[in-house]
Amino acid sequence: MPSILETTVLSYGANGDGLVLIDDKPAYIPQAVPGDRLKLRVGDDRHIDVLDILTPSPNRVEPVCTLFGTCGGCSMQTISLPALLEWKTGLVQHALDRAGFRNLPHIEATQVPPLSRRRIDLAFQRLPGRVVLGLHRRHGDVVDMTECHVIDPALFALLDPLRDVLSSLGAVTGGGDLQINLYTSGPDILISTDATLAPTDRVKLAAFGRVHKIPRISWRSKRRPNEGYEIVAQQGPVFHAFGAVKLTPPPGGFLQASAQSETAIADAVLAALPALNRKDPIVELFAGFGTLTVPLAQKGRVLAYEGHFEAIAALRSGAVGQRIETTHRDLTRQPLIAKELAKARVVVLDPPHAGALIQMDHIARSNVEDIVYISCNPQALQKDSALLQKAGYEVLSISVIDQFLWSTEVEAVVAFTKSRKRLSRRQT
Ligand SMILES: C[S@@+](CC[C@H](N)C(=O)[O-])C[C@H]1O[C@@H](n2cnc3c(N)ncnc32)[C@H](O)[C@@H]1O
Repeated sequence: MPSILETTVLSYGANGDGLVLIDDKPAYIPQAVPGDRLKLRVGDDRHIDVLDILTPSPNRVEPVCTLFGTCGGCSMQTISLPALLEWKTGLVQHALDRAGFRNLPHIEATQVPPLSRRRIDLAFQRLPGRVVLGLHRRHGDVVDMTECHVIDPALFALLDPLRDVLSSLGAVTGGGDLQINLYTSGPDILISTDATLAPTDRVKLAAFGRVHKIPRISWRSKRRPNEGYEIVAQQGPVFHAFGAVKLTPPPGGFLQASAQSETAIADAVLAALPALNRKDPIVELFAGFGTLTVPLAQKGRVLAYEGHFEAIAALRSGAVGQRIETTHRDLTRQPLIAKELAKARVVVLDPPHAGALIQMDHIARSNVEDIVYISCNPQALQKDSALLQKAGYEVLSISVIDQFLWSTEVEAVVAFTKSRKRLSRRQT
């Protein structure tokens, strides 16, 4: 027999659903906000329906987007942005706490504005008579992105024309993916389809690029992504500027999600460095095509390592004349060992979502005094930094950057040190 009950949402689970206790067992309710008093119907199979929000949490707000709840992009639009930032800050704090660190310093937290996202990964699907283009609904098909409060309006304006051109392509037989990076030179588009592009498809994409002033459109097989990409249409130079340094990133290159977060992350990294002479070696791991490498080179001599060949090649050719040495290296298969790390005055690492456990093990065994870790995943931060904690490092500073608004994702820049002198000046 289903039961009706009233309960209060206690907190969020890791995936942003509200946690309640039913018969002392945890259950998670999408869109519920900690502090909400809810009336629920609980089925025999423990399926839960929210019948009413009896008293909304003080942090509850109306979702800004009419696609909220359908589109898989934003799961956290029922909580105010300041409260969301506080929750994300707590995730980072909790991760470091669970890694064993005590007496954590004050956390600096910033949030990017809406409509600032300049990197999007979308999916498309051919339906009778049209193509839908957007994000997958949670565990489901593609939801047409007819509204978005996250992405840069320049990217949103391309979506309708993209639907038209995709629906005209013979290669779009079923579903596919689309990645757009808004580089300094303009939008850079990478399309993946199951079928190979026909010659007429290439003509259509070139015309699309000319009309919409897209410097480069590339294509790769969705079935064989490891075969790389081909440039289908190029109207002009492709470049991205880090200050005065201009580089030519590869299609699909890693770009920080917004210009504001790129600046906030780079500023936090620079502020976390120890005092350096311009010749001091900075070992930078997971450098991408140079978001942090270029600013770091203003402070010391950067030895940058990256596993994506084309990204590091772009950095190498764009950073000529800077104090930057580049190495293509897979840091999971061939991590830098303690002996190699000994040359570093400081190690800066910005690993992918899974973290860098293997590499971190070697860092923890090295004699490097200062480590700056850029994290996009608190769980990985916890595992990786636990190795530093065991090796005697302490947390010197923490910056949290919310660059994926209305999602559970959170970025953090954490400085670890063994230097008693630096720790004595730590802000608490
Ligand atoms: C979070 S991105 C950071 C890139 C850069 N620091 C930035 O801010 O633009 C992580 C980078 O790690 C690289 N990467 C992923 N796995 C790797 C591995 N096993 N070895 C070396 N680099 C890897 C990716 O290609 C990507 O450039």
